[in-house]
Amino acid sequence: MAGLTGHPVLEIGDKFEELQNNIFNNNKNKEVIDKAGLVVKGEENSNNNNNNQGGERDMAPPTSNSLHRSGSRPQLDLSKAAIQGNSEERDPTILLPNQSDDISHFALDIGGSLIKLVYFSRHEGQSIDDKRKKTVKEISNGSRRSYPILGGRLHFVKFETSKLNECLDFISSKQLHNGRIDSHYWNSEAPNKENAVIKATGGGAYKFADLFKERLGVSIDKEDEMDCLVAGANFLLKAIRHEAFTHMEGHKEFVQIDHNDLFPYLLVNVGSGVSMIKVDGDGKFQRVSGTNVGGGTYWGLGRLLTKCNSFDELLELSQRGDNRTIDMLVGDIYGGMDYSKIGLSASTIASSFGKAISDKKELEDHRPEDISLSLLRMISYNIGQISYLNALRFGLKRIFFGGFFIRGHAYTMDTISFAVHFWSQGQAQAMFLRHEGFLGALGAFMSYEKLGLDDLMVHQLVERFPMGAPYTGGKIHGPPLGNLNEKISWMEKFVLKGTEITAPVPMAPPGTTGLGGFEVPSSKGGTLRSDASALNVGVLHLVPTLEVFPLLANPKMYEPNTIDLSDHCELEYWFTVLSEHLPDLVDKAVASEGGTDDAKRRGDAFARAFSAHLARLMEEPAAYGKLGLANLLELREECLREFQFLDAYRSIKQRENEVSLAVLPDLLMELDRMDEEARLLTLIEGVLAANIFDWGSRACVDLYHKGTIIDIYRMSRNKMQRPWRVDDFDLFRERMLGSEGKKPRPHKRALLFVDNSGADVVLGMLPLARELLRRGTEVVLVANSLPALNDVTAMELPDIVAEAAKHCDILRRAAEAGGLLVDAMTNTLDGSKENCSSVPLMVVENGCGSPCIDLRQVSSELASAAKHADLIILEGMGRALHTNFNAWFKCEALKLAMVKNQRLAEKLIKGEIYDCVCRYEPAS
Ligand SMILES: Nc1ncnc2c1ncn2[C@@H]1O[C@H](COP(=O)(O)OP(=O)(O)O)[C@@H](O)[C@H]1O
Ligand SMILES: CC(C)(COP(=O)(O)O)[C@@H](O)C(=O)NCCC(=O)O
Ligand SMILES: [Mn+2]
Repeated sequence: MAGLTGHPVLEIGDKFEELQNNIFNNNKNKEVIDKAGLVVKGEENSNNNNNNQGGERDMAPPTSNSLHRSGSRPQLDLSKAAIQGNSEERDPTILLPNQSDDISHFALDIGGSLIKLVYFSRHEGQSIDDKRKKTVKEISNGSRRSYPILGGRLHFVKFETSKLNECLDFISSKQLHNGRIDSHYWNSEAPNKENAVIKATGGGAYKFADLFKERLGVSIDKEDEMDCLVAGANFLLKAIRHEAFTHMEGHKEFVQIDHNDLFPYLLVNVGSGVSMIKVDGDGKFQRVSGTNVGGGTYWGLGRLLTKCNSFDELLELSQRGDNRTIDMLVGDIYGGMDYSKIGLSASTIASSFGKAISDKKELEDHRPEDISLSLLRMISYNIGQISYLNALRFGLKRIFFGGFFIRGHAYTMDTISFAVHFWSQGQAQAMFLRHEGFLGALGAFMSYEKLGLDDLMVHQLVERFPMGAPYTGGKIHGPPLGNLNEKISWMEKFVLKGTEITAPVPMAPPGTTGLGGFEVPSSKGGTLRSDASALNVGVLHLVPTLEVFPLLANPKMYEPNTIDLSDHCELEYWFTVLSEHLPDLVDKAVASEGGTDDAKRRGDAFARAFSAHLARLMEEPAAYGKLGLANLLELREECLREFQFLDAYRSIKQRENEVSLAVLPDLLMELDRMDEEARLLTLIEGVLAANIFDWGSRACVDLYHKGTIIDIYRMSRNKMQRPWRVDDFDLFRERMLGSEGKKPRPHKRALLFVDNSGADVVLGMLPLARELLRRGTEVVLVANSLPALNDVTAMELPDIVAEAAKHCDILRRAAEAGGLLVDAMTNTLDGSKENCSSVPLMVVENGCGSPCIDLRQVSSELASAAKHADLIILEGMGRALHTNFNAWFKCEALKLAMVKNQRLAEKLIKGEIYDCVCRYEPAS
């Protein structure tokens, strides 16, 4: 059969068909091909284990070993993992009792109202014992840094001080107080429980020291509260990318803090009382003022006046209040007129609660809603005004507000911002911190010696928002979550209660508080979310091995996301896309775990958890920091992992790899028959065409459910006519092959960021890698550390390369030189060990587990590999379009992708779905 577009390589399509026919003529092989999935119609969804005889091994959960091999971003603590129930049964449930529980340090801030607890959980060291060991060593050239900081996670929890027992129970149940605290990693001087010391700050560190000794047997090492607040604030402002934000008239905007231009600033901590601290540097500060009218005043007075039972109830009341019924306005005094001579409008509050004097009303005659609003406004405004006056005293322009009085509450922040803006005539700026109330506790935590936390850099911290976090972190709660089953039952209860979080949430229009001048706010925000979902603070993962990708031309200006989700239409569109993809994803995930009842339950819980995240973000897009599409796609993968779906597309990937590897030799033969120029074009076409095998795209998944791989591949090849929608191929060809007889020098090292398993990597990227190798260019295949959709991982690549190398000398020699064939093919065909002098083919992990890549946080091995690279090839929508489309590099870059989403095609390249991008950029 002739090639589908007349191009010779398309015979590969015929080979597919031939393979299919041959196999179907043979019953034994039919099973293989079914498994291999040439026909892909919905076969994955079988929940019946018996249908699955041939694929048992594919479907089995990976061993703990395989997990430990991977991951610059450790996800699971598998220590003491145990099989639940009968270990003989297929796909038994694995319990991870110690997931995130290897706790080595914690610190407390015991305040007048709340106890804040920060604890650190550490992961076991992750050794790289896979086939890439040699590669990794060679690439990093033995120059890997040894980091003083340990990887792990920081968790944030709070309790009411009046319920100290809950806090003590939490500490006991998490074994926070046992002997490991100081004996574990940093401080070997206090090996036993009797000597255990915990860092604590706040008045309660003094008040409750005896109780801690009595109940937990630990001594409290008291840290100064102001020292801690400043240390905590400085750490957050330097280490967390999206920590500080402004909040004006309902609009939240994250502020990029320049580390070299942070000081001086005014820190205002609004707890029970208020402290105002002028901060000039690390450990350099002065408490310049304070006010006793603070959070305790609002909550205390509010409780007396309204009979509310909780702080949140009081805050929620304020949202339905009208303060004009109780505040005396300028208009009330001036007969409805402005006092324009001094710039006061009639609606300006002249005297908070002033109307209560002249009224004949008693307390009962006032609406609690109005009282709460008037009180909140009075206190917030007063704090803003005093803060400004202190900033003025010292010539400070920036004021950061922390403390749990703020509680992420729009109206409170708007009122404070208004006061600062109004009195400073726009000269000073109020900013808020996402970890608002945890400054002191963080500071106390940092006071442990030898922690090295101060040295952590922004790129070494990754914030994650597991569903367990709002539960343990946000809610003032009882016992902690022990294992996944508890989490699931919590999720079930959560939904049964009909909490708003899973219901479709209407988009809040911008400007929710509408606090222009002293006008009556048009709205005071929506219903206050229950504590369980209100937390804007995730778990901070400390990953010392992450680095900034060294080939970014301008790391400071780098923004990974191409699509800005602050545009509400865009946000709504992508939320819909992800929601609609959920049922299919859950099907795949459940099937990947053998379709057991446990897997179904987890699948259901995952769907609810992820929907809850979406609903939360829909309501408040900036809740978890600045939101881009890459964050959403990563959140989905993280959420799958949280519910222990470690590789939802495992069997699909395996099947597509097998099929593609079977036809690879024919493709290579066809390529070798071409001249250099035709070959280069065919190779690039091959990458673009095979990028269609993407289980993350709705359109593609529909295709797979309707047709066979061969149909899809054909359709894809048909789309390959040039010019592509973005087509810099001629430039690239010139760089590779030269013009007018001049041969350019080959690249020294190319980094190929690979994307999907199956045809994409085997028939697209590997042949391109082979071409580069043939030209004398070293090739580093850069793949995910953890699975994401059907993306190939660094762990899977050596086996794929080894299989491909069986049929190709170039790949074999290069893979040997790169140390990829240590186990698979140590000997050449004649049995002798070749001393290869060929350029190496290597594999490195990229440090992430997402379809996109944020190049500010990559694995150290990728960073090392990048140092000698002069060409980067980014492939696929996630890595080359959703992220990095606008990124500039210090070396040449080729961005290749098929656009498998109509809207993105229109927006990004003014094209159509299945259009292709081949963007070549010289070094900048
Ligand atoms: N769930 C809550 N319970 C009690 N107070 C809360 C709650 N959430 C926010 N607050 C407010 O936060 C204030 C305490 O803030 P915080 O920073 O913890 O200070 P402190 O260290 O003085 O306890 C309270 O006085 C109250 O205004
Ligand atoms: C998840 C993906 C980025 C993966 O694409 P890839 O990087 O594999 O080319 C892409 O499939 C995607 O953007 N999907 C969501 C949009 C859609 O379903 O149309
Ligand atoms: Mn992909």
